[in-house]
Amino acid sequence: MKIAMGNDHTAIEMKEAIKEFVESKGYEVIDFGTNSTESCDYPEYGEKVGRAVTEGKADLGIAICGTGVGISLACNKVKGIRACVCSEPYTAKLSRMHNDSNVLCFGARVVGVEMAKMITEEWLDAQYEGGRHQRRVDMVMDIEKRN
Ligand SMILES: O=C(CO)[C@H](O)[C@H](O)COP(=O)(O)O
Repeated sequence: MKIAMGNDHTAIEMKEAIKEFVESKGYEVIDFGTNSTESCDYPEYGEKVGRAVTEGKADLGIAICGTGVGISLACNKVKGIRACVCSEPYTAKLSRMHNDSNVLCFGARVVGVEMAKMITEEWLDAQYEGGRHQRRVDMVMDIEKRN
């Protein structure tokens, strides 16, 4: 399975740590940067991660900025993306089980590396449950289609 990763300047070290962690779990990572500590704009990297997922270049995405908020907004502007900001493992797990999230976001200025690994692990290991949740996910995606 391939994971698209993207981040802004606040999250270089976090991205490297999570990338290594994700690879250690057997996933292939496609790194869309940034890999520079120079100040940059998170929408560029959120869009890259989102498009990689919707175009089928990656199965899932992980996007990181200072809070996770800005980059999640950018990811969610790509049609078909359900990006969720998660600061703890429970929400991350349920975001896949119930919401079929396809991009995980978190804040490098909010959570530490060990917490981020736990969030990532729960998210990657969880499976979408479908069933009653499919109706709700479909309703969310219908809003996008009506725009
Ligand atoms: O969290 C973010 C967006 O939600 C950005 O990482 C943050 O706004 C960048 O801030 P600065 O330019 O002051 O480093």
